[in-house]
Amino acid sequence: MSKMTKQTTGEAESLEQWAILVLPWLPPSALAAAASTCRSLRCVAAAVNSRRVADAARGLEIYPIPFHNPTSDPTPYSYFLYSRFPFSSPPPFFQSWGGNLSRPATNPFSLANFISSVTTVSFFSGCDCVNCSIDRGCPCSGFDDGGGIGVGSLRECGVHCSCGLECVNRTTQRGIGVRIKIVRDLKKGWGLHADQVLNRGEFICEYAGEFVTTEEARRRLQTYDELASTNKLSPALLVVREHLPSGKACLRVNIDATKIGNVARFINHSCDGGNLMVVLVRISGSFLPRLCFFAALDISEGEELTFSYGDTHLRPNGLPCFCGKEACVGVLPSEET
Ligand SMILES: C[S@@+](CC[C@H](N)C(=O)[O-])C[C@H]1O[C@@H](n2cnc3c(N)ncnc32)[C@H](O)[C@@H]1O
Repeated sequence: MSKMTKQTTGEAESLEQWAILVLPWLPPSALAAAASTCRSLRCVAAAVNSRRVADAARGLEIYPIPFHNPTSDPTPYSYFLYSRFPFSSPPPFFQSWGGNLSRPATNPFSLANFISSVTTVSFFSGCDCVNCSIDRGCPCSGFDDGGGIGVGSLRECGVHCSCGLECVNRTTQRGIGVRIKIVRDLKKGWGLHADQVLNRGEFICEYAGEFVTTEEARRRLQTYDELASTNKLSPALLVVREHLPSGKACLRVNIDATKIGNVARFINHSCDGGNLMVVLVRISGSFLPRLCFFAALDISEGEELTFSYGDTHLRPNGLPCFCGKEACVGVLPSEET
């Protein structure tokens, strides 16, 4: 081998080693730009992309959550950072994804961090039962299905309780324990689907994202509405209201998964209420409730998972709804900002 060829091979190898470390940190547009520069980067970028397609959850959930695109439309999904749990403070802005790493042991936006943040009510003392359940009188447990009209509510054990993560009263705290996938539809974009049979009442996933104040939610919704109408963004800011029994007041929870969240951000709307039940979960000792999805019906493998985004406020610039249900009103519900 000539001196010149040896030098070129060495340079290509170091470029590849550098690319293996750096490319997994790039968002899709920057990754595509890097891939277009030379053959070495194109090969590394292709490997990063195939790992991304194989698992939207970046190795942070129990099972991989793959993307499937049976359509001819190559539009990618809106880029976002992955967090298994909701958070209330500004998070880091970068996350490696699609690298050659083994499954990460910890989530940068972890539940432990979340619970020990300002949202924890420190004077609360948890339960000290051995087998926690409503039947055995655990003070932390309780379920109300919301009467089939509003959101349901569930109480679970928390950080100050003597039980561990394996406790039966912590169903929503162990991450996504069922197989799901993200499938492209020509009209609705990406949507979340069951990848196994799901039984009525089974926990599917939480809606993870950033807790924002109502004022901030209104500000963001206005911007998102403008961008969504030009197809530049797929907004995922969910507003849920829990009405008090008097009906006079309500608790409003705003979670924004547009830039950081989990796969719940892919759940599409259905005018008939869909097959998911929204439940506000209160963990003992935590101030803010968490928003979780349970199967409202028995769901077959491959079926799309949907819920109702809320009451429809008919607006001249409302986005068209393609839920395809008999009850479809033709327009997606939109939050009054
Ligand atoms: C939370 S995102 C859901 C995931 C989204 N489909 C995607 O590709 O990222 C909400 C957006 O999905 C689309 N969407 C959800 N449900 C829909 C429906 N029933 N009909 C049409 N578009 C829908 C709208 O563009 C909406 O702004």
